[in-house]
Amino acid sequence: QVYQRCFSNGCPPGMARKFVVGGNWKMNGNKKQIDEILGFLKTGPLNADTEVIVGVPAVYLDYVKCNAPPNVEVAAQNCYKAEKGAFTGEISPMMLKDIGVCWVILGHSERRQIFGESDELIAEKVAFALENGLKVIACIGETLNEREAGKTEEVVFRQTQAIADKIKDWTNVVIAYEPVWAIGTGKTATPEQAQDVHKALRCYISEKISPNVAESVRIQYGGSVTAANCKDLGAKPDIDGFLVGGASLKPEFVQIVNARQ
Ligand SMILES: O=C(CO)COP(=O)(O)O
Repeated sequence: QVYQRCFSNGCPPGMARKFVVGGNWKMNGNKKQIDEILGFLKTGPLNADTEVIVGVPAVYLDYVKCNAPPNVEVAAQNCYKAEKGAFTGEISPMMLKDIGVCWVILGHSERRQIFGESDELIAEKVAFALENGLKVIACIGETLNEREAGKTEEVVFRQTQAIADKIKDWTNVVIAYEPVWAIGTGKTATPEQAQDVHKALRCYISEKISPNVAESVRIQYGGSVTAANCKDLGAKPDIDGFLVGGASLKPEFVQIVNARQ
């Protein structure tokens, strides 16, 4: 609760942070479907004040990088914390840079829950990706049990602190707050619920990392974002964009990109 109050002497100017919308395709798409997605991204029009990033399955990264319009950036959905070597199935930040991919999504709840990635491994991957010149969308978020137990802030602060322990410069980090209970369920957090967590997180960052980072770091909301709910969510001062799953595969993604218009 204390974190809800700590900006009472002046909230950070949220509107100064560039809105950033990511589409996380997860393990979806084939060349035909990707051509359709690239088609609606090209047609847009996409708000020039919004940064747009698509998170693409590894096998299609090069194809999307070569065929996406110039106003759409490309992200991998994961990468490992080593340059090269005996890590079957993994890809490195260097490989991503080699094909011109500048972003990576790390710590998604599906990586945490299905593939058992720990706070520490995720933090190490974030640090290694940043050290090697990638920009990172770092995902955090509580499960339904954790929310119902009143542990939302404890969990997202712990996940953020794990990263803070390993990195110094937050310039190239976007945080994605994705409550696990809202992912793929159609149950969006209300704009107020999301805003409360974003604000609490920004206050935590201000206290534990620095006021400058708190003011400048962009915090996306993710979890059942659609064309229908994006405007209300995007109107909140501490919501600086979205990380979109299912709806990023559909033409309505353009409306979500344009939520602040
Ligand atoms: O996990 C998500 C984005 O990373 C959210 O997925 P949905 O938008 O399908 O709920």
